[in-house]
Amino acid sequence: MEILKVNQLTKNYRNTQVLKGINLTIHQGEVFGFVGHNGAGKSTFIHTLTGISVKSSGSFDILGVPDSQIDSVKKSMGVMPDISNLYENMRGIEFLRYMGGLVGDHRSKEDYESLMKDVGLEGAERKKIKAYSFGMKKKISIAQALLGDTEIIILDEPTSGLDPESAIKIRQLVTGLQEQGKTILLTSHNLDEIDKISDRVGILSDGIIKKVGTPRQLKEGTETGLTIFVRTKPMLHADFVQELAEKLEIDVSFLGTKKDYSMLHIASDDDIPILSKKLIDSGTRLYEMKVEQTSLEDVFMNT
Ligand SMILES: Nc1ncnc2c1ncn2[C@@H]1O[C@H](COP(=O)(O)OP(=O)(O)OP(=O)(O)O)[C@@H](O)[C@H]1O
Repeated sequence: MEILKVNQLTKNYRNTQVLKGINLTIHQGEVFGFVGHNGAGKSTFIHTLTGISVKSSGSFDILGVPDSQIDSVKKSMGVMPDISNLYENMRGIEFLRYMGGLVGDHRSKEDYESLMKDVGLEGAERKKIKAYSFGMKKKISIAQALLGDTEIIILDEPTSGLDPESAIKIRQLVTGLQEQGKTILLTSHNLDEIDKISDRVGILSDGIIKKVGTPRQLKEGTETGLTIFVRTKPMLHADFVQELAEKLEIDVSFLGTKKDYSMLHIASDDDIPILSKKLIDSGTRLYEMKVEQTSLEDVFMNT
């Protein structure tokens, strides 16, 4: 079942077009990870879907309801608020009970405590939000998104600023929500995290979704071949690699550098012995050559 269907959605701020025609379908029970560089428009997209901002053109349906009637589906979406929108003078549990009341979530005190425990706020129930750390505020925002037992949960950078243990807890929480049949749209700059928990990933760039697919599809890419990491002295550079490719008549290209390694793309592992021999013959000192599976980070960097 389609939970969200977005068609040619655009959003302008004054003269700047931030979203230039987003097309996307998200299905029930999916965890969809949305990535993009700072300022790419991820939050703008979320704000447009949730009615915080008004679209410029295009359309979207949520649970089959057109965006013109967005108010009627808002109760089906749990949205993590920006931490600057929390009521700082309230105590944690008091805030959740208040916000829960607004969305008809009248659970017991024990159930609110359990929700706070789920996000890692055990022991902070009676502390005022203004005394919470940044990470604790993030956690209570996530808890707010879980109020109302909604079908769709939208989390904008839920784990940014969280310590590793807390981030793991939130990822487990997301997986648990998916097991309950919820559909989750989340953004993150942590590409390993996106890789681990998303069923599908969309890469937003230049105002459109440039790539979309399962992490595996994206990593396998449309390209065939291998990425190899080569540690040499001196380090390899683009012109040198291009020269080698022409001389050897093999399909090798320079992708960039990562720490002490040069990253190369080669068409076939049959080219590895040819390339390594030529490197040594050319006087380059070759310390290491390893084949590495493309990561989502590599896909992102090449989008
Ligand atoms: N209310 C606004 N008025 C004017 N411009 C805005 C507004 N909100 C966002 N923008 C601009 O829209 C662009 C996209 O911002 P947005 O916050 O959606 O990006 P993002 O992908 O979520 O970035 P980040 O990863 O840094 O959170 C930026 O250039 C930003 O300056």
